[in-house]
Amino acid sequence: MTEQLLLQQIQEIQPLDQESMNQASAHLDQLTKPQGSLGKLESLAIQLAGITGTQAPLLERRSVIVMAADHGIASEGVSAYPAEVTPQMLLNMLHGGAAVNVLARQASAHVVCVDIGVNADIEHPRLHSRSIRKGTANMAEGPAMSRDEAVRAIRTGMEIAADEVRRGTSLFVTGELGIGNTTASAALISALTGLPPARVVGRGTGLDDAGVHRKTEAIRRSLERNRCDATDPVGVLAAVGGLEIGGLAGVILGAALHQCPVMLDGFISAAAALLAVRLAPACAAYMIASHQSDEKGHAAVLEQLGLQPMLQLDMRLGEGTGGVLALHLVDAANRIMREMATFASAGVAGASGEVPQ
Ligand SMILES: Cc1cc2ncn([C@H]3O[C@H](COP(=O)(O)O)[C@@H](O)[C@H]3O)c2cc1C
Ligand SMILES: O=C(O)c1cccnc1
Repeated sequence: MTEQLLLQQIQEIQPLDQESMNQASAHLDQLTKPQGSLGKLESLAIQLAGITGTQAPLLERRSVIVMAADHGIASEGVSAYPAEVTPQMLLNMLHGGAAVNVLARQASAHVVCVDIGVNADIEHPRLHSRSIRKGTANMAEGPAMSRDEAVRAIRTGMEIAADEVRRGTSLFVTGELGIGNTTASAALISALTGLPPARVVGRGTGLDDAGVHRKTEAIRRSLERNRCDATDPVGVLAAVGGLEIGGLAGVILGAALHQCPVMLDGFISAAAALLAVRLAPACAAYMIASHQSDEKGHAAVLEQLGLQPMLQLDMRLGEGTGGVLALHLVDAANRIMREMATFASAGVAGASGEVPQ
């Protein structure tokens, strides 16, 4: 698929079904509670109805798509951990031992691991081997990847989403692995929004102040070296992005094309979401922000996306961990829609003082 075809395809993302949202909203107002008192659970229920065209959709198969890739910029000492951790953690995840596996089991979600650019040869029966290249180049010295590779990363995410929809997935969670990816995310966010690097750079895996300074300078050099054009999101991804960031943007676009909600995880997922929105603004309506990460800059990106996080747990891990935790809230919103009594059925007086018929 060429870049032009990809861009054409994603313009077909549909707006939400207003009629279903009106019905969901009217139903919520009939339930035995003061109007609006369930807060964000109510807006979530309305959004889910608008996305799926169904009140209280079942959303039985939920898949966390974990895109894994390495980053050339890691050689600049921008992470507290060595690059070897990416393949090591990917194997750990394939064996079910990562935090996201544990939290996904609790939320009955399915973890799909994708090697979209890890700098190692990993084989595992459950691994989706879709490697585009073995990690990006060092963006402080030149573009992270070619334009063609950036397009392929996005397309790979869209294909994975489509495959998962065929397997019955009706809700997506974004997840990732990649030492150095908070640096690539911060650079991409800075390039797309014009926010200065210092506003969006955080400690990642736990850098000290000197490390944060090094990371900020590496991003400054990368932006200077690559001279990105914010109106060309694919060009920005190629210059200062990451393969997993492109892949996740593709997952988000693919989910929206198939009218599935997509639960965003933390900082890297937000960078991918920003990229997706710049490519196809209509996909924003399909996004749910699971949590606000402790990574500095996450709040600023969520604001740019117009999203309010459901949870604030001081988490800063990625993998999809916040995303799967927030699935419990999706289930809560659906239960409210299905199981709560109405004023009429329970014989409770409404604000008017009358029990509705
Ligand atoms: C053991 C371990 C498990 C992780 N799981 C997610 N990340 C997270 O941290 C990395 C990004 O942070 P930075 O940009 O500072 O390298 C990514 O792998 C991300 O998924 C992990 C990091 C480590 C060390
Ligand atoms: O918020 C995140 O997604 C995050 C923060 C630090 C490290 N890895 C991921």
